[in-house]
Amino acid sequence: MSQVATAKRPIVWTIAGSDSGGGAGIQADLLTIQDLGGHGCSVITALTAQSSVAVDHVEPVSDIGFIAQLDTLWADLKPSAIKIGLLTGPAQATLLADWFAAGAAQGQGALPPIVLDPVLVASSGAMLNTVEASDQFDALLPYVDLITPNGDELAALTGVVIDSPGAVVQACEQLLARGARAVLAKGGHLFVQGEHRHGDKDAPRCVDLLYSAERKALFDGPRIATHNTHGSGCTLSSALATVLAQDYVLEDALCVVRAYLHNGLVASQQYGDGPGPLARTGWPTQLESFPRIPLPGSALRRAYGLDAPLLTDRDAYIPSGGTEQSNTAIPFADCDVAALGVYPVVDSVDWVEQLLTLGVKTLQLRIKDKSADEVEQDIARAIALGHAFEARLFINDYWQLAIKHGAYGVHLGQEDMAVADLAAIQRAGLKLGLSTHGYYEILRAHALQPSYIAMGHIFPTPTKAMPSAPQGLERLSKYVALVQPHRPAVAIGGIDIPRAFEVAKSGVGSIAVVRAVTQADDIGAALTALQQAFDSAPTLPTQTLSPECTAHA
Ligand SMILES: Cc1ncc(COP(=O)(O)OP(=O)(O)O)c(N)n1
Ligand SMILES: Cc1nc(C(=O)O)sc1CCOP(=O)(O)O
Ligand SMILES: [Mg+2]
Repeated sequence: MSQVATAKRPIVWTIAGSDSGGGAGIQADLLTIQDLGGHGCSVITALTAQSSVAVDHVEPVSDIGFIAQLDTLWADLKPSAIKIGLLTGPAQATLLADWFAAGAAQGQGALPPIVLDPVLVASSGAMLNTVEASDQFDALLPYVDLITPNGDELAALTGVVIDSPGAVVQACEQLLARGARAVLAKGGHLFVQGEHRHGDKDAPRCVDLLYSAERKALFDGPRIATHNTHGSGCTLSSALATVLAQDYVLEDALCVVRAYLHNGLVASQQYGDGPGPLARTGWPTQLESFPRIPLPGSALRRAYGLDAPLLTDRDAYIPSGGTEQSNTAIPFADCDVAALGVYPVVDSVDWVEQLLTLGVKTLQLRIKDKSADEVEQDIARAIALGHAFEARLFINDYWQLAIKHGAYGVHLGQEDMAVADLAAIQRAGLKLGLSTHGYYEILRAHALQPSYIAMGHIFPTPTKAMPSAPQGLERLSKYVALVQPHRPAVAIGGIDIPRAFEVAKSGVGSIAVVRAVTQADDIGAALTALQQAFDSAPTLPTQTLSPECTAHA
């Protein structure tokens, strides 16, 4: 029998307590790790006699047994990420911190990403960790990449009364000052009657705050009306470790994890008399499950003091509320086709003219680092040519000139999004394409309802210095499935003729290319070969577009 080789799962450790009820702790972690593509290993800190209604006994493992598990695993099954859950008190936390320190001192190599869920209370309400020392995890903080307290844990760890977004930020600041690298302040239990009932008819929201010196992000979604929350903190932290083990950046991993929790809560079932566990629903694929990312300047970010008030025209445009994936932004004009096809990106009006003459129907003028005065004539001429050939010509960066000269569309990057007058582009009826480089940016772009979303860079490219890592084909397929039911998607970065077929197999409706066209010996033949890659690739169901796109196809 022939066997198809599958990619090896990354090893993920969970250092946590056993929950005999199966909904939380080690049991929930191993199910989650497996469900999201990891291979789980366990270091048990305590056994608990626990059901959905009670914790009747907590028995820490011996120090020797604890360290033996760590040593044995390290010798053979080195982790790509670690989740730390229930520790029975400061002694165990210090033991673990000392083990990390000894490994570092012996030059055993860099630790992988480590997520600490500071477990204090079970969802039944029973105390799991009865030690009241607010600094009991502090010895671990230098080794931990992210600590994930819920509101009660944040209060217990900091002494701050968590009664407002400002208090959440104050508590996070305190943890950073004590050595935490980053905090995810989970909003699952917070402000049920308060600030987070915004927009959509008072539906309660769940807003998580990611807070570190470099990172300040909010993840906003509906609060799922269920009592089946047993093990939600364990599930979140082990899911996060598993996604981080697959090399996703933290913001992207948190988007996936929030969607995973959303789906797990929605599909959860009750088994005993108390709260049931989350369902295991696999890698999330539907945009509706994912969190909404409040944009810079939005009311929610301002409530957390993350952005100063914006008092510009643009401010009125920023979506601030709404249901999980809708918002108050006015959609940008639809592209007149559902799939933009082969999409060359070039840097001169001569190139634009040559490609139009060869029959190209979607293209971009991307001139870098020149003043508006220097480029205006060329941009005006390119736009006029685009109209004459009835083509979709997008202007990169120079959105004021694109409006002034009536371009088909504008393409903007993530940084441009924060400063461009999006309302003016929308009012002028120009299409808007946005660059993204992972889940977080995709969700942020989606909130603006652009005409298309570009996803890059798929492969390494020398054309542009990229701060992010290449996404690869597997992620591209995931992003296409997420985006393309809602609006056209474009893949960009390192795509050449040999790779175009594999890229097209992801179902993406368009590939944007620079070198594949500009460095081709025979430009017409290159365009034909790229088009043929599309025509011959099997079409995946993800190419189905929503009615608002297909109406114009
Ligand atoms: C189709 C397409 N996708 C991505 C980009 C990159 O745009 P941006 O992030 O604004 O970077 P620069 O191109 O300005 O360097 C693009 N131009 N086109
Ligand atoms: C302009 C650009 N933007 C990218 C992104 O990922 O946002 S990648 C890229 C360069 C693409 O050039 P080539 O086809 O020569 O690799
Ligand atoms: Mg740009």
